[in-house]
Amino acid sequence: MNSSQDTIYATMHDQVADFTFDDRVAGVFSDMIKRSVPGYGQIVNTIGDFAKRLVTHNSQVYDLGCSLGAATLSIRRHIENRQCRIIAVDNSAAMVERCRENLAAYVSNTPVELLCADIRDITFENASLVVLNFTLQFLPPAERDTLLTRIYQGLLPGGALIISEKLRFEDATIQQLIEAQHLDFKRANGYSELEISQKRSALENVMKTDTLEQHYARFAKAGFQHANLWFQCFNFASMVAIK
Ligand SMILES: C[S@@+](CC[C@H](N)C(=O)[O-])C[C@H]1O[C@@H](n2cnc3c(N)ncnc32)[C@H](O)[C@@H]1O
Ligand SMILES: O=C(O)C(=O)C[C@]1(C(=O)O)C=C[C@@H](O)C=C1
Repeated sequence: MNSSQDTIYATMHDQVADFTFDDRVAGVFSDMIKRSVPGYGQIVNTIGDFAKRLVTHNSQVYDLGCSLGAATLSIRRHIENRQCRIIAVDNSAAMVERCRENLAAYVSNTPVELLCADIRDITFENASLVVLNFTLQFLPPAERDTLLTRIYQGLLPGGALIISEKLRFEDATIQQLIEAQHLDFKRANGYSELEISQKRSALENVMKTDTLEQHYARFAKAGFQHANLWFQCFNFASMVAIK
């Protein structure tokens, strides 16, 4: 997936507006997420490996907050000839438009239904895999439990939810240390202090992170009997929960 370089916060904004997945962000998103999220490439590739193991014949796979289609493409490469359907959902028209082009660039016998919709309005059924790759953190916290419960109800027995998130830590010393490591990662990827601080202000009201403990409690509340981390680098993690 080619993408222009992210320079959105490189110049001083008079007022930093809340972060949105608009046309400007969609145009640089591939570069932005790679340079902002340690392990992103590995997580996307490994979601495909999980799919190979977990997706059953004649079932459905949901990619919620699919953005440009990175996880969908990774999954689709691994589940050929299983008579499955992938439902990829994003409520940003700019993302969906680009995602459609990215999906069309590869041949596959697994159909993808691409929906420009809110993930809270989706009905889940016959699902062997549901993916929330850095999406739940953008949902209002009060609405996260309901979504997970609805996902759980739509999963087949043995079905899995893979969820990647930026984490928050209750322990202030750990929070400070790990956050500092993440900021160094951004600097090493060429982001300036101005870019880092303006992006942080933009995300403040729209991305509310949970602790690992909150995620585990939510999995249990939704009904999942098995859940664990499978990846963590600094404050970015990916978890798997099984019905
Ligand atoms: C950080 S990006 C996800 C990255 C993507 N999953 C990947 O693997 O590259 C979050 C995405 O979730 C979408 N999103 C946020 N809230 C949403 C909602 N309520 N319904 C649908 N999509 C949503 C955004 O438009 C954005 O494209
Ligand atoms: O925490 C940050 O600094 C980020 O930029 C993280 C993050 C994310 O986790 O989704 C936020 C917005 C963009 O989607 C890309 C990365």
